[in-house]
Amino acid sequence: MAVELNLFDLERQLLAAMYKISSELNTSLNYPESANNVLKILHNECRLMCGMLTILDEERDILLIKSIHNPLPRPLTDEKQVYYKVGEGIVGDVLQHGSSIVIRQLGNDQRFADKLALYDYEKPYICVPLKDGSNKVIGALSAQPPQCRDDSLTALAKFLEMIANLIAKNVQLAYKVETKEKQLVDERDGLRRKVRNNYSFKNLVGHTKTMRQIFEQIRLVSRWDSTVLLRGESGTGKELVANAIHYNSPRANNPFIKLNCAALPDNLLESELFGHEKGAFTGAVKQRKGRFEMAHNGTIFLDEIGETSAAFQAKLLRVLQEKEFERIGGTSTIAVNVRIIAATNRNLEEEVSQGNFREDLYYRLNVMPMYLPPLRERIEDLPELAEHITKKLSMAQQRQVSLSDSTLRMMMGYSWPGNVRELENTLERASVLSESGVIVPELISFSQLDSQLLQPAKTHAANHHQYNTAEPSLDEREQVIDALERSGWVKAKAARLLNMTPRQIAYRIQIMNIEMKQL
Ligand SMILES: Nc1ncnc2c1ncn2[C@@H]1O[C@H](COP(=O)(O)OP(=O)(O)OP(=O)(O)O)[C@@H](O)[C@H]1O
Repeated sequence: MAVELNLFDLERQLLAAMYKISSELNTSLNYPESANNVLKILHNECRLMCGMLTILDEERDILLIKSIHNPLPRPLTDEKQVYYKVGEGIVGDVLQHGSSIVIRQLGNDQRFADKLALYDYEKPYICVPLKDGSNKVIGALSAQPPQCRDDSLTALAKFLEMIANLIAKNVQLAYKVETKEKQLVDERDGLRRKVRNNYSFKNLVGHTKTMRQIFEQIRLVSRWDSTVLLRGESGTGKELVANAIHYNSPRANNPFIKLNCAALPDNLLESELFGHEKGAFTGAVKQRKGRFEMAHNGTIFLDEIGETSAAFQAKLLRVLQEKEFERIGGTSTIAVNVRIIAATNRNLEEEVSQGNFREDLYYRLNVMPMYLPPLRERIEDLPELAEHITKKLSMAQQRQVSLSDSTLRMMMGYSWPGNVRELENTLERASVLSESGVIVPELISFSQLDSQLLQPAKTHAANHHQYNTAEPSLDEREQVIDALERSGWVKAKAARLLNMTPRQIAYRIQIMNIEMKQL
């Protein structure tokens, strides 16, 4: 471009260059990279040579070079070492005073520091400030135009000021995104530490031989990717152990995804497990990842695996065998790397022999079986568990919660059919009723369903109550609430405790006006 053109032609060409520059700055948030391209456009389209972008380092109060266009055949010496202090050289002057500087002949200017040995002393030089929303200087843009008339020089300086404004917007946006990202990463790391802490070994309470063996097993299985099958009654800590395995494994920084298989109706099954593409079926308004995809590089916890239908078992077997699947409505195959932990309180061997559970799936899952004993079989752990729970209650209620010795003795004589969950609920209920925070025997109300004492301990199955669909009594309402509490407010589990069908319990919850808790 000939700068000796008349002003009208020059402005037309600058406008064309401006179009290219604004498109360039629109494409990326990486401002040093887009600035490189902008400086190239300034050189090629406007003969504005040796363009340089410097940005303020707030901590050190100096301008650092972020981008430079060097037309010389040799590389610049130490360009990374070069910086400008406030008031130092022409660039430092722009930082100090916040106004543009236009020089007719660079070599004649006293302020010129010549730190880069890049510029032509005979030619003009322009340096303009980059300012943020509050008019504070955050950097400088400079370039060297060819010899030209005064009106052309003024037009080029105005043009550079416009470009500096655009770059300043980009720089601020990039800072905002960077700060937000850093905040999110800090928050994520904090939450990860908290979750890890919650599932560290110190939160698994128990010192009986069986529990010590379990802790040792957790430590060993955590190291590898082997599939684990957790067995044990409801409330014995299967989910807690699944978490502990994941958060103590090399996958700890990746997702832990829980899937309650009992709560999943067949019509939602496939979409829940494998996700769907937008428009795959009515209601699929956007693409959604399934649980297996979400768990990529992490762990999937398949709770209540014994409650699954034949359709579920078939789909699960396929993904366990092939480790890949397609989203509903999708054409591409998605491969995942997922560690499997499954849990059940059913006797799976019996389910297999009765034809309710696929044998091939059973063998796929039963690689590392772990059995969590019911609380009544490790009642010596109760004092330690009770202390652990009262500590948590003290924190939640911000006061000292404790147990009297007689309460502890009484609790040691009970069979705890709902296991540790029931113990937690019993102590929470009693602590709420306690004015002083001390839990005395009168405040303890054991589950109404199974208020038998430990000696002789009845089996759980022997305590199942029979229900019909006749109008329920007041007592029954209490029993349903109690069963829901003991099963963590999972309807399907509570129904099993009461020997009801899911439909029967849903009916009762509705007509008894029971408000479901979200845990
Ligand atoms: N060894 C333990 N130490 C401390 N807390 C425990 C322990 N075992 C269980 N708990 C607590 O008891 C409650 C029930 O445990 P969890 O949900 O893991 O049982 P679960 O066997 O998965 O039950 P379900 O089969 O009904 O899903 C949780 O709040 C858990 O933190």
